[in-house]
Amino acid sequence: MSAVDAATLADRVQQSLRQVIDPEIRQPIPDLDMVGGVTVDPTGHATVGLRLTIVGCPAADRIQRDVQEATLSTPGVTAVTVETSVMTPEQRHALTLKLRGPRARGAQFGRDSLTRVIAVSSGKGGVGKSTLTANLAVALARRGLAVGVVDADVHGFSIPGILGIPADATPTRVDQMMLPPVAHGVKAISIGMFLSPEQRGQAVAWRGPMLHRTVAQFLTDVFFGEIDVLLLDLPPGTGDVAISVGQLLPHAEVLVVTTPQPAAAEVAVRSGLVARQTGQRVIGVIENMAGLAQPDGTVLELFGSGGGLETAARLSQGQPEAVPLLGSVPLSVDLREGGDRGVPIVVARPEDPAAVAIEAIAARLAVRSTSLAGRSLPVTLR
Ligand SMILES: Nc1ncnc2c1ncn2[C@@H]1O[C@H](COP(=O)(O)OP(=O)(O)OP(=O)(O)O)[C@@H](O)[C@H]1O
Repeated sequence: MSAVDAATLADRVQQSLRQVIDPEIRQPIPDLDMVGGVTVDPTGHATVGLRLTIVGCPAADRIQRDVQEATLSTPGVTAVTVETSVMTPEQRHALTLKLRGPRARGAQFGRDSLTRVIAVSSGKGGVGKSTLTANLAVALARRGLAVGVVDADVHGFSIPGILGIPADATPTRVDQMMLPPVAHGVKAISIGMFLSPEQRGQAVAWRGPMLHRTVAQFLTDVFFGEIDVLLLDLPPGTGDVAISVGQLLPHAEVLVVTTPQPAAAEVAVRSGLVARQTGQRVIGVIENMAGLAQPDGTVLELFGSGGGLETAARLSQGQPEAVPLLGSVPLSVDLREGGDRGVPIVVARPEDPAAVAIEAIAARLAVRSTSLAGRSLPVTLR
């Protein structure tokens, strides 16, 4: 092989390496300056320098394997050696600056961001808010959107479990930046990931300022990249986190989850009203745990009926635009089991009526997420 051929082959290997996507950052590794160099000797043996972001990178084995496969898939390459090293602090710093782009730290979801932020709230606990947030996130990701979830439910941080993220998973840290674990195509960060195993087993008693700082840190230091939608799982009720989110993300939209019990509507409405007081817009109500169809054709309405419509009607009062009931998700054993197993029902059993209802809600949300109508876009005046 001539020297020119070897150089051309090395270029081709570089091209092939574009197929290798960092599983946490979700960008091709050459764009992340993770490829140190490529040489090919006259026998077609390629040597690839791979720079991992940190020591003990959890994705190291997978990236090395992908690099080997991509290199060997290049016609003309007969063998490969991957020389793995770790970025220097300077290289890591340069990477974080590159990933953050021109945006200042702290402005990840500011007013000029095109990410749609949707906070999911409920009046009381146990209505299925986390289950719906996780399933909606996966359903939106399966529709091709880039989706992130922030589990800000300090008392019931259940999002990782529902998405099948191991209880001891922690975000990878690169410099000041944290890379959230990815499951079912969704980037997820949870308060539970910052607690010690002992703390996880206890009730978390945090004061307002601590909660505020933690949510603020999620929004600044966690690298979500250019995502289309960020879903926030709020704690039930109208407490400190809801108010913090209102302050930190005043342009967030709010979904209110309630059960079909008309009596539950009152507390559900209250959570919507608090969001509105902080300037957020209530975009819809989701009724969960609605009637379950029985084999004999009857419908078991364990929690009554009408709560979703009632909540939507009350939140619509005095508003220029009615707040719609976006959908009614029936009781479903498979929905609960999917959450317990870490395989959301929209993946595990998409034909289940609960999954169908969640898909329909995701479809309604996705249509609006691609529209910029009514959004204020960043404009620079010279
Ligand atoms: N439609 C449904 N059918 C059957 N079980 C459901 C349904 N929705 C949720 N569940 C189950 O109800 C329980 C409570 O759900 P989840 O944790 O999502 O509620 P939550 O509103 O987020 O509660 P909290 O905010 O108090 O943590 C879970 O076991 C979940 O699997």
